[in-house]
Amino acid sequence: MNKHSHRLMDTTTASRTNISVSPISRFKIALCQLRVTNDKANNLNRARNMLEEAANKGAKLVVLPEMWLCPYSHEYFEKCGEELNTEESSATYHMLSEISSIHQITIVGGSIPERRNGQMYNTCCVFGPDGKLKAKHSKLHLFDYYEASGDVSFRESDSFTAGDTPTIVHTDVGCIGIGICHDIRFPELGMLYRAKGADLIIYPAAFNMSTGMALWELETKARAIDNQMFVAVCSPSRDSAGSYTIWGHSMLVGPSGEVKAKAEHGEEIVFAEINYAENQLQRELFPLRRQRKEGIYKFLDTEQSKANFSP
Ligand SMILES: NC(=O)CCC(=O)C(=O)O
Repeated sequence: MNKHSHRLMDTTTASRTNISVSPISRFKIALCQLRVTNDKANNLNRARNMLEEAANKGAKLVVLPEMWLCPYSHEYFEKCGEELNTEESSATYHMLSEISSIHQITIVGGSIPERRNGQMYNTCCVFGPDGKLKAKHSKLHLFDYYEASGDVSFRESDSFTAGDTPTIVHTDVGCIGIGICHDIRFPELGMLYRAKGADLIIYPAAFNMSTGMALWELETKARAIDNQMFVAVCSPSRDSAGSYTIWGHSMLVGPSGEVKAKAEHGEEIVFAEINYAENQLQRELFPLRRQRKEGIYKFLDTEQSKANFSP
């Protein structure tokens, strides 16, 4: 019996014969607000336990936070980075693949430092219930943050190279657009996911205390309202290791901007129900796509527009 043979025993005739099965439209999501320590093996083990707990409590889609394998600090990124290609090259890949197949769940695996072609990326892996890697998303917009004084207080680009491809993935629990943390500040990315048919956008994230207090909930609600769909943000807990203090408050927001479930700042799993019929209802009540004035936004892509936005 090979280590994944249980997958075959439980698969439906449809999946064995490659007939596509409609995704479910109503299910439980779990957001794992993990406490990240200085110890990579410990983080990996506790992430595994949290994923298993979430699955045992009935979640079909389980999400990990941004940078859960090591603290969100430059000195750890290189040390803890992995090549996310195969189970052999990465303990993280192996764990996510194994847990998703054992419990037959979809996992949006937060993000970890990915080593690829001599560069480092802040990368999220999505695994399906068959244990297979379905998508990888590397953070598109790196978080380089300046204090009001003009001083730099964090430069993610000192460690990471930015990804260049949006990621939309068809899963057993619907069509999911992926962004990582600072990606949430770019409404165009959410709009693109909506235009490509996403049911849900997930942002593994780690806002800090000042941006968190000011904007965490606001940005999450804004992306949900703009796009009339569910949006989930999943953070490490505030008592995570490292000098970057994290806001926490992982949450799920529904398509009219209502908070469906929200964590405090400690380690916990947030459970909530997603029903995609609510997206549809919101779109019927407020038919924004139909009301949109085609053509007048083209200016956004011009050189003149870019010049106007320059600092
Ligand atoms: N880890 C991040 O990308 C933080 C982003 C953030 O705090 C923001 O305000 O944007």
